[in-house]
Amino acid sequence: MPEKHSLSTLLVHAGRSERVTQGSVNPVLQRASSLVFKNLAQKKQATLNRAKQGLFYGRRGTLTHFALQDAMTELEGGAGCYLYPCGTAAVTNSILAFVAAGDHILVSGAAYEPTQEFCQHILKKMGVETTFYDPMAGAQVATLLQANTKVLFLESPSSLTMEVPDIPAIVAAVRRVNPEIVIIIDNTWSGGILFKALEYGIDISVQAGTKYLVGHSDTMIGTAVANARCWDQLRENSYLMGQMADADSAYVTARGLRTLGVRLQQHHVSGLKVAQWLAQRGEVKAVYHPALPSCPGHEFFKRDFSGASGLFSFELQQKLSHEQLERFMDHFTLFSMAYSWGGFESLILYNQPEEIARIRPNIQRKLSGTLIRLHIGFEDTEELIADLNAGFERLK
Ligand SMILES: Cc1ncc(COP(=O)(O)O)c(CNNC(=O)CNC(=O)c2ccccc2[N+](=O)[O-])c1O
Repeated sequence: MPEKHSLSTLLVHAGRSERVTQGSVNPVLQRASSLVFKNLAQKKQATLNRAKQGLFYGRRGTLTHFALQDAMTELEGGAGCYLYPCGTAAVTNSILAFVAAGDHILVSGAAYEPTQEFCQHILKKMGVETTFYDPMAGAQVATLLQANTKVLFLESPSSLTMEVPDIPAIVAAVRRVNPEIVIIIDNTWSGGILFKALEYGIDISVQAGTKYLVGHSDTMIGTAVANARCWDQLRENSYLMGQMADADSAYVTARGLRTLGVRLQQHHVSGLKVAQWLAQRGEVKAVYHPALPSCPGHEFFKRDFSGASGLFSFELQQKLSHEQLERFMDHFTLFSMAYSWGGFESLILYNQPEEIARIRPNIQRKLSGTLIRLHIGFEDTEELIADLNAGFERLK
């Protein structure tokens, strides 16, 4: 086990062993399907070690994948890291590894919409039942446990509406009833840094590496770091599902890790500055930034997170008409309208209250105004604020 380093040192050195770098600073870029065995003895050894970073076959990974896996395992404090082609694949295959027909799972009713749809459409036809819980229910989530409940799926903060659940209370209450349950979190917003999931009794920390790990909006990848209890089952089930990432994406993601710490620090500073400006605007009903008291679960954020990233939302006083939306959304100069987040650029998306309500039938909290989601990048915050101010001017 590598010696314990501070975060900044870890992000520079993790995943850069002599084996994977071959003398360069960065890992080698080893693209492969076939990996050649010199002789029968080597083939036998590689086969024995195929699940333990032996160079066996492309789908098991190459030195490039091993470098990223080592770095993520060290960063999130697990027993191993599996790589997937995207975040959604990491979410779905992490759940699939631990369920069978007739099982039941608990999933946050405010989780990323495609995560919920996977449960409603794919798991359902496989005979796995899902109960969506209110992320702000705290320990009461345990009352939803059934004898056949195998997985608890968390996401913090919630997608779009940004609630921060009381994870220690939920984990403690659920484990008291069912100590063997597998607890998985979508930990994408924290980058695996701002919330140390496995230190809170969670078994698997999943990330859409597409976001902060890559940090440049040009690669899609998913990661899942599991503890010793769950690693073998996650790895072998994901392998049998044919899950893997390509070497180039693994290389780019390993490179992204080197600046992850400083990038998240800047996202925190810039995001909070913009959020605080929005909080004093008359057009804004509430800002849902975990570091602000106006965000549900702010007290849990302060206790459990070491900082904020750059993604947050705000609710307008009014629900904008389509014509108003076009006037507001279509003329930003610095904010781009696009899916995904976590890169160096600032992004903006909107959702109408009824759209949010439709995908969250089990959630008490309802919105009345249009919800705007921002990802704050590295542009000058005064200029970002001026861009948003111009947007509000267009609504007058
Ligand atoms: C918390 C979290 N967890 C997993 C994923 C999926 O990652 P992936 O995009 O690499 O598969 C994401 C992807 N994030 N993407 C966005 O937030 C943009 N919106 C969407 O992707 C979205 C939302 C609702 C319905 C459909 C989509 N979509 O574009 O697929 C995520 O936010």
